[in-house]
Amino acid sequence: MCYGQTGAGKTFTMSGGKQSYKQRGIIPRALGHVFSEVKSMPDREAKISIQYLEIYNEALYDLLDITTQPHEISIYESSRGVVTVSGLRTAVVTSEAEALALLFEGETNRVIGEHQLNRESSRSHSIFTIMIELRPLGEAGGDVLLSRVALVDLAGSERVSKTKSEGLVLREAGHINKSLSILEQVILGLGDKNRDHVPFRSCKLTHVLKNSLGGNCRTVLVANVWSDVAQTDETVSTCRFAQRMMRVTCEISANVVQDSSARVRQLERQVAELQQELAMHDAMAMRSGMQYTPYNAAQRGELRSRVLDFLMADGGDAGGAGPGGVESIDPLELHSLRHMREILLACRVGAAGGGLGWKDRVSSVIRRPSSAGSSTGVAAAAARQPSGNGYGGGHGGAGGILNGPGLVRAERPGNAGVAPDDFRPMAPDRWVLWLTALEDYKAGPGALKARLLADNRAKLKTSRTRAKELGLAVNAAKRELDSLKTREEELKRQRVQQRGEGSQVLDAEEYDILMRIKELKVSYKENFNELQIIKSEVDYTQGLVEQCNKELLLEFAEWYESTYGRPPADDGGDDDASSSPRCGPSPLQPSAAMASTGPVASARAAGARYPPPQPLEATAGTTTAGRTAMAPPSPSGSSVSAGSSRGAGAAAAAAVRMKPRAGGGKVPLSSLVAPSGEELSSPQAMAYYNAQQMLLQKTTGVVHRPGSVKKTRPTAAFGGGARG
Ligand SMILES: Nc1ncnc2c1ncn2[C@@H]1O[C@H](COP(=O)(O)OP(=O)(O)OP(=O)(O)O)[C@@H](O)[C@H]1O
Repeated sequence: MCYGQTGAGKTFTMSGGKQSYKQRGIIPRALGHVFSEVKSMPDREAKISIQYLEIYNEALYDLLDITTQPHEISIYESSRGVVTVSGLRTAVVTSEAEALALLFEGETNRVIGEHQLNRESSRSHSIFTIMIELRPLGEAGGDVLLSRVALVDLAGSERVSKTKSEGLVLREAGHINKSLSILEQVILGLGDKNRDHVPFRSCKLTHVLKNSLGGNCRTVLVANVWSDVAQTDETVSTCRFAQRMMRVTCEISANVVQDSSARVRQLERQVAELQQELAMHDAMAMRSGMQYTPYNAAQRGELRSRVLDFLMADGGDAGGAGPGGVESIDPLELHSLRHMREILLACRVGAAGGGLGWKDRVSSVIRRPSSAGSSTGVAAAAARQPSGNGYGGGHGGAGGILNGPGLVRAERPGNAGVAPDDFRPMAPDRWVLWLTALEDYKAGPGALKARLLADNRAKLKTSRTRAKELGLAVNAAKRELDSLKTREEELKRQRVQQRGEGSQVLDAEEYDILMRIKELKVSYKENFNELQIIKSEVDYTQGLVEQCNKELLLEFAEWYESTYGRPPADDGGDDDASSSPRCGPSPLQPSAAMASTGPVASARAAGARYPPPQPLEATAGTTTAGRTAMAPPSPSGSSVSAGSSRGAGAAAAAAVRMKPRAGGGKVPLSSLVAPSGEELSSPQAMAYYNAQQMLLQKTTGVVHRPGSVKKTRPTAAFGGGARG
C-alpha cells in the first residue's frame, strides 16, 4: 500500500512510469513474479484472476468494467468478518501479458486531476487485487491454497492551501483527506490492543481494506515522501503514519480450503484406482468373473439357478467322499462379500418358497462327514433317518436335497423360453418331481449335455487349480526376488565400503544370490506367461460351463414339458386327485402314449396323479406291496426300468441298470449305473431313490425302504389317501 502526500510518487511506485520497462511499478512486477512462480511449480495448477477497484468520492467503481451497463458494486461482510466486494468483475488471466493489458486498461479508466502539486494527480484510491488459487496438479481434491494480494494506490493527502484546489478538485480533496483520516484512526485502533472498536466501516476505503489491514494478512506500507524542505510537515506526517502502521501486528496463516467438488473427483479417481488394483489382485489370484457392482435381475436369476444346480448336483447325503461323494461336487465358491450375499439371498428366496427341510438341508451339507471311503450304502443313510417319518430318506435330513424347495420357471403366455430370473419358488413335492425328472433327463436324453457340462466343470477345476498354483508360484518368486535384491544391494554396499568403488570381486554369497535371481527371473517369466494363458483358459471354460448349464436346464425344461406337461402353478401341492376334476388330463400327467402301458398305466388306473415311481432298490421279488409292480433285476445285471417310473419316453431314456452282484439279492445304490455307463454318485443315487420313494408313497401309499417294506398312511398334504 502506498501512502504519502500528493505528488510524492505513489502512482509511480505502484503502477510505474510510462517511459520504459525499467520504470515498471510494483503491480506489473508483482504480476511478472506471480506468473514466473507459477511456471516454476509444474506440480501445481494455478488459477489467477484480477480485480481493479476504484474508490472515488466515497463511491465504488470497477476499473475493468466501465464499458458495460453501470451496475451496483457493494461491500459485503460475512458473519465471520470476511469482506468482499460484490459486483466487481473478476477477470481470470492465463498470462502475464493478459494481466498487464487489463492493468493498463484499468489505469486509463482512473480519474485524474490537475492541481498545483501534480499535473496528473490521482483523485481516487485504487485497489488492484491479484487472486491466486493453487492446487496440486495430478491430485484433484487436495488442499487448495487461496492467496490474495491487494495492491493499493491511495490518493495523496493534500493541503488545499498548497494545492490551491477549487471546485470539483477541492471536493475530491475533501473526500480524500477524510478517508485518509479514517485510515489513520483505523491504524491507531489496530495498533492499540486495548481498543475494542476499530472504525473500519466509517468509510469505503477502510471497509474494503479491512482484511488487508487487520485480518489474516501481511501488510507492507510504502511511505512516499517528497524530499523537499517545503514538504517537511507532510513528510513528518507520513513518517508518523508509517510508524503507527508498524505497531499493528497480525497473526497470519495460510488460507487453505478443501475443494469439495475436487474432493469428489479425487474420491472417484481413488475408487477407480482401487478397482483396478482389485482387478489386478483378482487376476493374480486367478479369480475370474468377479463382480463388484450390484447384480441385475438377470445376473441374480443366473446365480439362483447356479445355487439350485449346486444343491441338485449334490443329491443328498449319502455320506462321504469318493467318486460319488462330497469331493466330486463342484463347490459354490464365494468370490466376494457381494457374491456371498447374493447366494444367501438365493437361499432365502428358496426357503421362503418352500421352507420345509431347507434348514436341514443346509445343516446336512455343513455337517456332512468328509472321511474318504466311508460307507455310502443305503443302510448307512437309512440309519441316520428318523424311523417312520413317512417319506423315507427324503424327509429325514439325510436325503435333504429332496426336502428343499425348488425353483420353477414362471410361465409366460405363449413363451416357453424364460429368462433365468423368472424362477419362482416351487412347493417341495413338485420340486421333488422336477428334480427327479432332471436326474432322469441327465441320465437319459440330456446325458450328452450333462457329460459335456461335467467335463467342462472338471476342466475348469483343473485349470483353476493350475492357475492357483501358478499364481502362488509367481507371487512366491516375486517375493523371493524382492528379498534377494535387497540382500544383494546390502552386500554390494558392504563390498564397496570394504574394498572401494572399483571392486568387482564378488564373494560367494553375492554370487549365489545373483545366480538365484537369474534363475528366478526365468521361472517367474515362464510361470507368468503360462498364468496368462491359463487365465484366458479359465475365463473361456467358465463361459462354457455356464453355457452348458443354461442349455441343459432349458433343454430339460422343454423335455419336461413335452413329457409331463407344463409345470403347474404352485398350488401348494395339496390337490386331492381323487376329487379334483384335474384328475383327468393334468399338466403333470404323462401323455397318453407314454402312459398306455406298464407302471404308468397301472398308476393311472389307480388314480395316481403323478407318474408312478419305481423303487430302485431291488429286493428281488419281495417288493410287491402297493400297486406298482416291481421288476426284479435280471440275472445279467439286468435293468430295472427306473425310467418307466416316469413314463415310457423317460423309461427308455433314463433306464438305470444295476451292476451284477454276486449272489444277487439287494443291490446297494452305490452300485447303480446310468445307461451311459456312468456310475451314479452316491448322493445322486440316494436322491433318486428318495424321490422315487416319495412318489411311490404318494401314488400307492407304500414306503419302501432298504430291507423293509412298510405301508404307511399317506399324509393329507398330498391328498393321496384315496390311492393307498
Ligand atoms: N521515482 C521517480 N522517478 C521519476 N519520476 C517520478 C518518481 N516518482 C514520482 N515521479 C514523478 O512525479 C510525478 C508525481 O508522481 P505521482 O503521480 O506518482 O505521485 P502521486 O503520489 O501518485 O500523486 P497523487 O497523490 O496526486 O496521485 C509524476 O510525474 C511521476 O512521473
